[in-house]
Amino acid sequence: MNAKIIKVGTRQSQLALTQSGQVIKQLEKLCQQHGLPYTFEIHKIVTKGDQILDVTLSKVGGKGLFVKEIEQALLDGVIDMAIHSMKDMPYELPAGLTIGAVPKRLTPQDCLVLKQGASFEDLPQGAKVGTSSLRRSSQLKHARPDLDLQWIRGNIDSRLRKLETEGFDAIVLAAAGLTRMGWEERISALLPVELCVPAVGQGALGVQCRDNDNEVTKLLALLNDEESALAVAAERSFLGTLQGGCQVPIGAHATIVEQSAAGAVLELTGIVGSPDGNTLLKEIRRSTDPVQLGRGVAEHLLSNGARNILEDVQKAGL
Ligand SMILES: NCc1[nH]cc(CCC(=O)O)c1CC(=O)O
Repeated sequence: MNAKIIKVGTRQSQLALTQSGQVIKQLEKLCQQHGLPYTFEIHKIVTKGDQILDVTLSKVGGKGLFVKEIEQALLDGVIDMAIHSMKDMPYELPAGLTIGAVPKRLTPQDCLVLKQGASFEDLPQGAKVGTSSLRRSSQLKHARPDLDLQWIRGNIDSRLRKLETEGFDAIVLAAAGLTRMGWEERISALLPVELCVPAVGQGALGVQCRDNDNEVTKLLALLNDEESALAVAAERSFLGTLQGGCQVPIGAHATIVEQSAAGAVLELTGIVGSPDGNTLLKEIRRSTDPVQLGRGVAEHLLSNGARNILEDVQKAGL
């Protein structure tokens, strides 16, 4: 049988190429197990987000900075499948595209890479901590007002280098990125979710395809991890209801806490913070319906202060 080539789109960062290679390995194994005649070919695609790494991305605005060009290539038939970091994906997908698989998720938590010590508590008074997200900085500032939070950008290895060269006491990164790169030993401490709620979809990948592509859809169904997909669905429903941009600290974390007669019971923690870190709204709820759960947590926060935060940010034109 002739092998059919499936063209796989990805960003060209080291992390993107590494994680795409890992997904393709899993797909190749599944093809072998199920006697499917596919081979995979990587197509690197430069996104707008890759071209403006040197500035504060949230100031550039626009959702989907790291995915738009890749989605267009899917729609144009230049590629057949796209591998994204789930947390880079906006809630709304273009018509004609779907997320065919959420592979088994790694830890969603953020972590500290410390210059010295082994926990958040080891950070000295007034420590200089580098983060690349308002979500991280406002939560850490909330827990430890003494900390000197500084903006740090770039890909993972350049951020790790800046820990040494720019006098940081610590930097905050997604643990999953370090793990995928094989740099797990750099993780000094995982930040507990009670201290820092991760970004929606953090630690998960999303494999996207055309919704009318039956072959790829069927293949991706084999890769999908049901529990990861449920948790991500709840977090993304939260995001979709809030409709906040990246100028507002938003975080969500869902896990399956038990199996019931009605199916898996999810627990979702959602937060919305003010950009200055003074206000941090949090709600935790459980349900078997991920979409309703996400919406319910978001609506609760919206009517208890989050709407004001979102409106203030919009008015300020941040
Ligand atoms: N914002 C960049 C980004 N996009 C995905 C990851 C890796 C973690 C993941 O896949 O969720 C990272 C790095 C980071 O935030 O430290």
